[in-house]
Amino acid sequence: MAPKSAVLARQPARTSGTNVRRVHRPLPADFKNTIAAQRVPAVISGLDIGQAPWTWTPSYLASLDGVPEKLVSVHVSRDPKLDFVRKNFKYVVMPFGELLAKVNDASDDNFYYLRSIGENPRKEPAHALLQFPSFARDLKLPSEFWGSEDNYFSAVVRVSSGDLQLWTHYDAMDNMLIQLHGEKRVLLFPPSVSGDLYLEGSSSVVRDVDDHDRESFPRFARARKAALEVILQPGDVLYIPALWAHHVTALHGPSIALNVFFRHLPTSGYPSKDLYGNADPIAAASALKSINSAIESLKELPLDYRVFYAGVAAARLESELGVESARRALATVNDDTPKSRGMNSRATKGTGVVGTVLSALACLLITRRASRK
Ligand SMILES: O=C(O)CCC(=O)C(=O)O
Ligand SMILES: [Fe+2]
Repeated sequence: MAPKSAVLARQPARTSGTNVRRVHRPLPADFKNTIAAQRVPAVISGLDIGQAPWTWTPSYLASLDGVPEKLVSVHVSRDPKLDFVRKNFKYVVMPFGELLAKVNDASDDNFYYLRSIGENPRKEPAHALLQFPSFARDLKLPSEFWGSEDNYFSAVVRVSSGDLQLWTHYDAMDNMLIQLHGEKRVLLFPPSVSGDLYLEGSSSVVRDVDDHDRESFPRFARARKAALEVILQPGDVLYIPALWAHHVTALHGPSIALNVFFRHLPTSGYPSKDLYGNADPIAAASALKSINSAIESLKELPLDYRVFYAGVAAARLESELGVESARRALATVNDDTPKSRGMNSRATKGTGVVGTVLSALACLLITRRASRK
C-alpha cells in the first residue's frame, strides 16, 4: 500500500455542490409537520447546541476530564475507503487521547474511524453524553426535534481521519447528525433506490461511489443519480430519515461529529435487541425472512418459472403496497430540493415490472448481519 500522502494525492474528494434543503432555526412543530412528515433529509442550521462547534478540536477534546484515558474501539485501515463487506480494516482498542492525536497527525499512514459504542457494548447502545460527562459542558442536544425523550435511542460520537470514507449503509432509526469539527460530504440515497444499492445486510457492496464498477453493479448508476449531496460544516445538524442510505467522506482534515438516533415508529415496532440503530423494524425483518423462504422454494424450479413467479410476486408487492404511487410522491418531494429537479423524477419514475423484479430479487438476497455503522 502506498504511503497515505500518495493515496490522498490520487483520490481527491469529489464534490459537486449541495442539493439538500437547508432550514434555519425552524420551530420544532414546523420541522415535525413539514420536513419530518415528508421524510426528506434537511440541514438545520443556526441551532443553539452550545460552544462545541467552536471548541471541539481534537486537542481540545483530549484535554477534557475523563476523555483521553477512556478506551475506545477504532476502525483502523491503510485504505481510506472503509469497506464493511470486504472488511479492509481492523478494530483496535486504544485510549481516546491516542486516537485524537493520530487523526491530527497528517504523517500517520493509517486512517482511523471511531463510532462509539455502549458502556456494555453487547447489551446497550452508545449514550455518549452519559459516557463522556464532560462533553455536556459544550454540547446541548437539540432534543426538541425528536418529539419526546421516549423517542431517543442512542447518542454516538464519530471521529474520523481526513479523507476517510464510510461505506454506504442505511440505519433503521431517524437520525440527527451534528457536525462539530471539520467538514464532511454526505451522499443520501432515497429509499426508492434501495434495489440499486446492492445491499448486503445494511451495507452496500459498492465500494467506490464516485467511480463504481459498472459491469459488476450496473444499477448503481441510477442510485447515484438520485443521491442528494451535502457538505456539512461545524454547527450544521443533518436530519437523516430512517432508510435513507448514506455515504460519508471527511474533507480536508479530521472530522468530529455526534449523532442521535431516535425512533420514528412506535417503540413496539423495533426489535428489542438493537445496539447500533440499524436493526430492521420487526415487520420488515419478518417480511425479508418470508422472502428468503420464497427464494428457496422458487430455486427448485427452472429459470423461466422463476422469472414468471418473481414477476407475479413483484407486481403484487407493487400494487398491494402502493409502491408505485409512493415512488411518484417521493419523486415530487425530492424535486422540491434545489438542483434535483428532473434528476430524481427520472431516477425514481416507475421502472416497470422488470425493474421491480430486480429490486425484489435484490431484496430477496438481503441477509441481516449485525454491523456497526
Ligand atoms: O458522519 C459519520 O461519520 C457517519 C454518520 C452516520 O453514518 C450516521 O450518523 O448514521
Ligand atoms: Fe449511519
